[in-house]
Amino acid sequence: MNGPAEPSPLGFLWRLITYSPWRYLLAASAWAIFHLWPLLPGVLGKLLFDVLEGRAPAGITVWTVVAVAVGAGLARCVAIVGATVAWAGWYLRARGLIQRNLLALVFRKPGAQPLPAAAGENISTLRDDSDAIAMMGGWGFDMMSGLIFAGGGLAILLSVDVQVTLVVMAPLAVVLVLAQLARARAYRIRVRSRAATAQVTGTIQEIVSATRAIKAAGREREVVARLRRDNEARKTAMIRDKVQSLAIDSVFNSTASIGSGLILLLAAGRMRSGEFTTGDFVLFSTYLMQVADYTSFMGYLVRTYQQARVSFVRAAAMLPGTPSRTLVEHHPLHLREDASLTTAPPEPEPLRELEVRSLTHVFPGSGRGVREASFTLRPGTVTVVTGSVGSGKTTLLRTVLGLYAPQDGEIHWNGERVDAPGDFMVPPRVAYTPQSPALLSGTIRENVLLGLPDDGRVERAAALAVLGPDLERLGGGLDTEIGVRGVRLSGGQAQRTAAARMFARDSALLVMDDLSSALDVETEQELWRRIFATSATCLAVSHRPALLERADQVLLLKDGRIVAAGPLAELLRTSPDMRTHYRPAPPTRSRQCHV
Ligand SMILES: Nc1ncnc2c1ncn2[C@@H]1O[C@H](COP(=O)(O)OP(=O)(O)OP(=O)(O)O)[C@@H](O)[C@H]1O
Repeated sequence: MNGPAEPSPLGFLWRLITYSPWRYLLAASAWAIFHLWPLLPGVLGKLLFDVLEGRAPAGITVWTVVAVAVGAGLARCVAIVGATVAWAGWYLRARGLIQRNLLALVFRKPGAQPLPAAAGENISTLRDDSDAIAMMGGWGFDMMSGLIFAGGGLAILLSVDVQVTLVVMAPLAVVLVLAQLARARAYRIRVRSRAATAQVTGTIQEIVSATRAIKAAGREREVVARLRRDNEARKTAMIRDKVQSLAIDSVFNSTASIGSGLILLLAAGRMRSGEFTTGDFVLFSTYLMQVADYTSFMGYLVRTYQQARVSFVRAAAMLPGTPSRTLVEHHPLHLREDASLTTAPPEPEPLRELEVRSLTHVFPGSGRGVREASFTLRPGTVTVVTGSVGSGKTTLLRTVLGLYAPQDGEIHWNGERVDAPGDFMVPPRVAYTPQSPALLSGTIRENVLLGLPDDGRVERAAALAVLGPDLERLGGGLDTEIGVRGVRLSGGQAQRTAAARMFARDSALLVMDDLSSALDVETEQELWRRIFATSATCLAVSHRPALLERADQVLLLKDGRIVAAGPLAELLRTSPDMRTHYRPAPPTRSRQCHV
């Protein structure tokens, strides 16, 4: 058994309805009045002609009919206002709940694990699919009202003339068969148009993130051509989707109209033979139009339901391994007040010892990663992780930080076992600078603070990260706008901005992945000198000989395993792998980095 069965889209809809049931009920009742109102004109029309022909029950006059018509019209106006307000309230909450749940799941994923789809597709799911799912709520009460309307209309028509009424049903039956036939195709076409939209969003996102690389390679033309191609594909898919929608609607409309024509012929014949009164004719001709409207409405419902199904599948695909009912789990939305922080940052805590025991993370796709890594960090020491390309250095760091879920092994912080490293190894315990730092559009100050109070820490962190001379050159100092993803910064400036972000977190342990790879020798030398002057505990990936020499402990990784651990001098004596790996710095004084 794979756990409890997943609910159908209707099951999801029920969970959404019960999220804000009173709003839904109010909207549904008000829309029901709106949809059922058309039943009245037919009855009133018949009554009016009965009054004029002297066939009406005693006490009913033209004024009675007028008064009921005006009263019902006013009630309908009130219903429309109430329905709109209640529906908007329910719909915004339903859509907000889906978006909140999707985002919560995305944030709960171990940080370094990508979502299965491209970023553009995820954005489109968050934006469009949540909308389509919430819209299905309206489908629910439209459907109900439609059925009540059809039932009510049918009962009235049957009471007037059974034979003619049966002919009314013929176009409906045809419509239902057509609706079934259209379902699978409507689904496929909607899947394609959604995928094409996601592709365009993804391409735009890639272009924005790689602007510098595109310009450097002089590939603007090719990139624009690619965007054009994606847009063309989207245009075709969207037109197909639209044409299909219109085709379904028009098939439903014309089927109903043919049926309506047949009924008119039949009713006209019976009028001549005297079986039909003028009032009956008014009643029938009014309902014919409404039944025709209702049948075309069926087409709209079929389409909306299929579109919502596609959206459910896409939203669930964003969260592999998570039950899809999590999408509609009830949580507060804080629409009117600020949401309080769910988890307060931990209290600052000095590091006495970090012990990593047999830590393993292997990527299912490649079978690569790190296996059974064990080491200990003591306060104020520098540990350098080194090894050839692809040996697992980044994976080791990220598994210690919980950005990759450990598959085996343990982490102990000051003697206490860490059960959820992703939640625990955060500032002010641990701060991290990744190999490719993620900068955001905004100023350097905003990028360093990322929500922390601006209490002078940026200036301190920027000085520690040796950003001073760059800030002068950039013109705006810490308030320089760095562009989308920091495109206006050089590689080295971006690295040091990310380092400043790490320093601003005042953390007990600093974890750095190839921090100085884009720095010139003098800047790198100064950066490390300042870091070591803080007596922070450091865990750093590096190949730089000067840093390896300075390290209290070197961990040499080979094919995902730590094959040697200890001070460099000792490893050079005892480890053939270290001797092969280590390339001392060239003796030229100007190239050497003393740290
Ligand atoms: N998401 C992933 N899925 C599958 N395999 C991966 C993934 N990420 C990394 N790997 C593989 O795991 C191995 C270790 O990767 P890792 O990035 O840790 O190496 P590294 O030593 O940091 O390399 P570099 O020196 O290039 O930064 C590599 O063989 C890499 O191809």
